[in-house]
Order: sequence, then structure tokens, then C-alpha cells
Amino acid sequence: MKVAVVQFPGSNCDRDKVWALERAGVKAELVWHTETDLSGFEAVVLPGGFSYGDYLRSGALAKFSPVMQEVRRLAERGHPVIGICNGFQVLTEAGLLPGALLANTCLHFVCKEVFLRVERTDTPFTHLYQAGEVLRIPIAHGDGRYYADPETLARLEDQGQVVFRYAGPNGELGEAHNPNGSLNHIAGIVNERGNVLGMMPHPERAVEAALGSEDGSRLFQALRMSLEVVG
Ligand SMILES: NC(=O)CC[C@H](N)C(=O)O
Repeated sequence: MKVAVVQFPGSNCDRDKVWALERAGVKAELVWHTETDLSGFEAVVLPGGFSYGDYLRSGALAKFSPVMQEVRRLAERGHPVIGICNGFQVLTEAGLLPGALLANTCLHFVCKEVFLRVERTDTPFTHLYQAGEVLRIPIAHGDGRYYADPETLARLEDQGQVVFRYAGPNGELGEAHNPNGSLNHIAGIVNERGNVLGMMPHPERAVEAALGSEDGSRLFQALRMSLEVVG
């Protein structure tokens, strides 16, 4: 059971993700973006950062990296794929998740801890959380405003594909708690099948008390348990 953490030129938090995964008991390995064979891996994590310097649009160039064909193949076979921050941007650019991440409404890079409300717990990534539970997880992005056209947004909501929403400390929704202007306060979504997760907040930055929160740990533990079940 091994998880690939892909490194694009300009990725960051890649090593943090390996560390967070290994802390949760998952064997993880860094994989350079030119890799064309991920057959030894059960799941993939696309990390945060500034792949290709965010040129053109965040994630727009990384989608052409050779490894993305393999990421697509694994996703289509139902393997878990997680895109965190820039990884989420890459997944939307690659069409593995619907919608797009636009510039924050404030037009600034925002780096702070936020509250997330867990909307769905029947996924390989969130089954250790309670529905409605409020997590403290940091964000750090300039392009985090989730956008989708009205039909896509309605479909996401109808099908329960919204996994995390920005909220207040008691789970209340409101623009004051939405750090980037995301539609419907969306912080994370899954694909229809539920095996591809994209989220802007960084759970790997919240996996031990010294980091200010341990709320991200259960996401990686949940992934380990899901992989163990599949074998
Ligand atoms: N921390 C990150 O992954 C940054 C994501 C992205 N490049 C942005 O600024 O929006």
C-alpha cells in the first residue's frame, strides 16, 4: 500500500504531505512529474504550491505534465486521488473535478487558519469526521475562489459533492467566514464517484498540536483505512 505525492516544478508542502501520510501509517513516496508509470501506487496526492510559477493560470500548465495521464488512469479506476490547494487547481484544470479556482475576491494572497464544516462523511477521506463537525485548518492561496456555472453548481449540491465549506467556529455560514468569495462557501468537493477530492485548505499543516491543530490528521488516517479495506 503506497501513495504517490507528485512534485511539479514549483510544488510546495510535498514533503509535509509525505510526513503527514507516514504519520498516519501510510507509506508515501515523492514522484517527479515526468513519471509515466504509477502502477506501484494505490493512491495519489497532488500537493500545493506554484506549479510552473502559476503562469497562465494556477494549475493550467501542470495539467500537461506526463504524470497526469497516470493520475487520470488511477482516478478512472476508482483509486483515491487528493488535490490540495494547487493540487485542487490542477485537478479542475485537468477536468478531473468540475469548476475552477479564481482569484480571491480581495485580490490578495490569504494565509490564515479557517474553520471548515464537514458536509460529507461517506468518502474515503472523511469517514473519520462527524457530519457537521467544524475543523480548524489553514489556508494559503491567492486563487481559491471556487466557481462553477449555475448548472454545475446545482448538480454538485444535488449530488452531495460538496465535502467541506468555509464556516464560522460553530459551523454557521456567512460571507464573514468565507475567506476568498467561493460560491456556496465551497472549500472542497469530490467527483461524482467520490474517489477524487479537491480542497483548498491544507490538512497536512494541521496534523499535530505543535502546528496549532490536529484536525487534518483524520483525513490521512481515513485514507489509510480506506486503502486497507481495498487491500
Ligand atoms: N499554497 C498553494 O498551494 C498556493 C496555490 C496557488 N498557487 C495560489 O496561490 O492560489
